[in-house]
Amino acid sequence: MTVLAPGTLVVSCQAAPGNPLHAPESMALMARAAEAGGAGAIRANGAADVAAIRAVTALPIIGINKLGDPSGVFITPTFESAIDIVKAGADLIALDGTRRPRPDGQRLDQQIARIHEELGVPVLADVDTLEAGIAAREAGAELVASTLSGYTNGHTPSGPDVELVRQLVAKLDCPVVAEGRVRTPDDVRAVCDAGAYAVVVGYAITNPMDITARLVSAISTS
Ligand SMILES: CC(=O)N[C@H](C=O)[C@@H](O)[C@H](O)[C@H](O)COP(=O)(O)O
Repeated sequence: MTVLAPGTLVVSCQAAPGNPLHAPESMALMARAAEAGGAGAIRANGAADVAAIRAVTALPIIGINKLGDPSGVFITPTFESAIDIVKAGADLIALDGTRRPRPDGQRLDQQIARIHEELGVPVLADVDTLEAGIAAREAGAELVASTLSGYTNGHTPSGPDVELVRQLVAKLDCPVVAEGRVRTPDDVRAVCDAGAYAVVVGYAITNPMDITARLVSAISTS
């Protein structure tokens, strides 16, 4: 896999509406800070953020386009949603690789084939289970990530799904990326020990609102 080198720490630079950092300029600064810290790639959402980040770094960009209802398929849910992300400079498209119904009724293999043929970039499938990972690989994804584990079954654990990473590594003949709730050096070591090819970290680096809230909730007075 040439787009993403083995052992890469990918920093996910995303800020949702309501976050004061929700602006392409902020995400570009985050990406520069991540690169200065040693990140080997950036994950970013939406054409405006991808373009702003592309303008300030030559690092590979994993582009996504979050659209629609977050309780369903919403990470680059259709072929059309990937077009502007690649035009903006993404080197790789990440998309929902779960087995849930897609909003346009297309199959995952159809969406991936069109991205390959019409946009010419590789695809990373964000999955929630081993079965979804196997299916996404069969559907043509070049990489599979544990991104959606804990977000499709009503129960979100506090740490990364190390066991899913281990299972995906054992079953798949492609790079497996660890993503989702990786927060500490111990988390990074655990997913690397499980065989992760690369590791994506988001909130723990790029969401000071979330970091602050977690620390505030730990304050106790007596
Ligand atoms: C479930 C979902 O929507 N995940 C999104 C995918 O792009 C992002 O909101 C996460 O921040 C990203 O996956 C990195 O994970 P974490 O921020 O936990 O390090």
